[in-house]
Amino acid sequence: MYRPVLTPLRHHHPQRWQESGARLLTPLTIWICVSVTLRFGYYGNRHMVLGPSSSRLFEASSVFVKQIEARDDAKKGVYLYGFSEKPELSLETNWSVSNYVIVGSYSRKGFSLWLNKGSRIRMRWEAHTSSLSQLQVSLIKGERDFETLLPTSTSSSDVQALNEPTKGREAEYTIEEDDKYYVGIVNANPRSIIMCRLSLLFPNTQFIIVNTPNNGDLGGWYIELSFVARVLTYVTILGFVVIFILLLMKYLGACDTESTYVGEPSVREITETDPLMREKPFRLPYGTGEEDQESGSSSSSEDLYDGKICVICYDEPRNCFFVPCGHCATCYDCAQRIMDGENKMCPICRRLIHKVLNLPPSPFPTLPILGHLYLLRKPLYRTLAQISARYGPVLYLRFGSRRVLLVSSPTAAEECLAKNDVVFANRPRLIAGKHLGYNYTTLPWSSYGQHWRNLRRISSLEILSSHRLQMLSSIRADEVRSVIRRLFRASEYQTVDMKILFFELMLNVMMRMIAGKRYYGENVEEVEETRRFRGIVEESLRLGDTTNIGDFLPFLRWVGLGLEKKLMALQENRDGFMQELIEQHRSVPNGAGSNDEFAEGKKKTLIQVLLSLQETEPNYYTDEIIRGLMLNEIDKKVGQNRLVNEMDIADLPYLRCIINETLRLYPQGPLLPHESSEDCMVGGFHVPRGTMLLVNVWAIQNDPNIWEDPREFKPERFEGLEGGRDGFKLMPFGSGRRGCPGEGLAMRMVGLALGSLIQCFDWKRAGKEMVDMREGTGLTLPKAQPLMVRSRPRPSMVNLLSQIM
Ligand code: HEM
Repeated sequence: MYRPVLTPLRHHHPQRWQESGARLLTPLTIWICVSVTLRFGYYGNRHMVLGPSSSRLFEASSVFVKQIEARDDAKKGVYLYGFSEKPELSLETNWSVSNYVIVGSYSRKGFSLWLNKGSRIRMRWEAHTSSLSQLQVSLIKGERDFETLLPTSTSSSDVQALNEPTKGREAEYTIEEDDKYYVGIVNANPRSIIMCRLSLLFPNTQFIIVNTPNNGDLGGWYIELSFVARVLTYVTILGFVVIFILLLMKYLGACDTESTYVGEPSVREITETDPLMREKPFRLPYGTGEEDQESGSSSSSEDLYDGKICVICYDEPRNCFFVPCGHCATCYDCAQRIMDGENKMCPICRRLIHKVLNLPPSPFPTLPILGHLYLLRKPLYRTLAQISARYGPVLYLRFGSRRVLLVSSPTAAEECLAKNDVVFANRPRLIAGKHLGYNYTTLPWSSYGQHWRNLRRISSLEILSSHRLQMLSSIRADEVRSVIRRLFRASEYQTVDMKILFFELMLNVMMRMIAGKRYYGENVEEVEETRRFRGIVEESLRLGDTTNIGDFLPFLRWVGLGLEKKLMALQENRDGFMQELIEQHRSVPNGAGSNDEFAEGKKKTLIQVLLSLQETEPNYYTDEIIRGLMLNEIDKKVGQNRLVNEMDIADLPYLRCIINETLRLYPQGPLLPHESSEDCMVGGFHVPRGTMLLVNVWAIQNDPNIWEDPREFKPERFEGLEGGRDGFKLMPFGSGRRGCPGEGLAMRMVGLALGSLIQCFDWKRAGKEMVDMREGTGLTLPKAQPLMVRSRPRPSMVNLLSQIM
């Protein structure tokens, strides 16, 4: 006969206090953090009321406090004194700091400060970069009548200048004598008024005295002290505290899943109906319904409820949402049945349902805040391909705060890029596009709309049209010949770095088309300009490979500030460089290039074309639009050399097969980034507006269900295929209205370069090992190791080659 067995659950008693401990830990953590902040750091503003002729001493630790400012809005003449050693309170100084300074042309602004011996003062000033070279900052010891200082007269006899006027952004000085000092900003700019932010930073611990003058005003002095905290210190400490607490919780077992027994009796009956094994956790196809998780209860009916099973059929997982209440309670079929019935009510809240949203499935779990970021590894397209292989070709992911639709099958890709072409014609707004894409106004970054249409029209008609490509074909032929000449110099096998070779070839072709200039290889002049151009290209490559965490977790944007600053600096540099090229063209309209092929005006560089458009429509074709178009083209070429790594000539069908097979295995854009501008349906699922679409071209082009031996290099598989597209199975240049406009140019260039090199040279591997074909990190699928090969002129071609030398 069945006899109930009373079994003590061994962990229960300790677990109770573990639970209580864990609950206490949260307020404890907050309390510790708040106390640390209050005790040691000064964060935010402090208001004080001081009477006339009174003073107050503060001690600010330089570990926590970066900068101190006093606001005296009523301009009553409050003094702020700073010291690096604790001062006698009778010590007299006057010390003032200001934030923004407006300095007119040929004029100066300054501050008088008392600085004591041994302290160090660091000055930083920020202004628009174009103004920086016009600004000089000086630290001068002694009393001064500032207005007599001329921009160049900082070393006049009655003034002891501690330094030459400093240009740049920052200067630091050690003070050797207690005295009054003058910090002066001089604007040598003839035209504009310059707005500049000057910060004075004191690296050592500071003692500050706030003093009010005795001017008989008996009213209170409302003074605001701002302590600009060292955020990094706070975050580090907070990070340590959180890690410590988590470790403590882990040690206490508070994070164990068994803790769901909270509130149950310490003993419970084990019956014959109890499962022998613990229940398998049910996998929700996407992580939603937080409101359900919060309930934390575990009664049997709520098991079902928490188990994410449809509350109507008790069979299928819940996979849709009700609008407007947002509850996720049923499977899609049951939801449809509710919608078809008379009572269109949410089974949870009984509100009227207007619509049912059936979101695509999503891997479990979706973590709060992080979403699915925890799943991502480099290279991204491979990781995403694995996720799709496991969960399906249409997936709904969360990259931090961003909704992502991941598509990895030709049919789904077709639905996005053909059927919903217009809906997905936007690009996601990533931080890189803000800085490198002129605030999302260049062709690849701009949103779909009139501006994008205009740019696309200029690209297709003025820059990349067959007519223009034909006109500039001699440039490509010329540059390929120049490469052949370089290789031809050695009669026996020489080792060649193909990555550098193709990279330089492409950049030379592009820059000759854009500005009539070349920056690599033989006969390169204008050394400084060349050095600068190469620097820009290298930095673009470096930064192009990095991901900015702020794109997905906006509250962590400050973590990526370093990268963002680099992007901004790079953009300034690129912008300045391109503007100089434009100015050169303006001053010598027909012959700005070092080559005089454009001098007669028959052929035109891209800049010439755009400048003539500017004459007709000056408001639209601003210099900024022109710079954006120029930069955009260069960017595309930079990535292209990675794909150009083998064989033959443009009009030979087998060459086409080889190029197609290379682009299939190694698409330069392995993930096509788009964004939906409206709600739409893909694969029967609802996709909300503002969702980032990633079409995993790499996954589709390497899918074993679509391609036989997908990782094998088999050009024959494309025999009989016209062009570089095979439906949505092969689309290395994307598809739809945001597809690559440079396809024609790319195919001509690759065919020509490859064909010529094969025709003229014999090639061998550099060593015995096979060529390492692994992919490096980066969104454009670069090769991890540069392609090193050995080449020598083909004996049958030597005669011909000698003629082009
Ligand atoms: C083998 C060489 C190239 C490959 C594999 C390639 C591939 C791609 C891909 C996959 C896209 C994204 C398409 C989409 O989102 O659906 C793209 C966009 C683009 N490509 Fe290319 N490209 C190449 C060469 C070029 C060249 C030579 C240029 C210009 C001179 C160029 C200019 C552009 C531009 C401007 C866009 C953005 C178009 C838009 O957003 O409207 N590409 N390319």
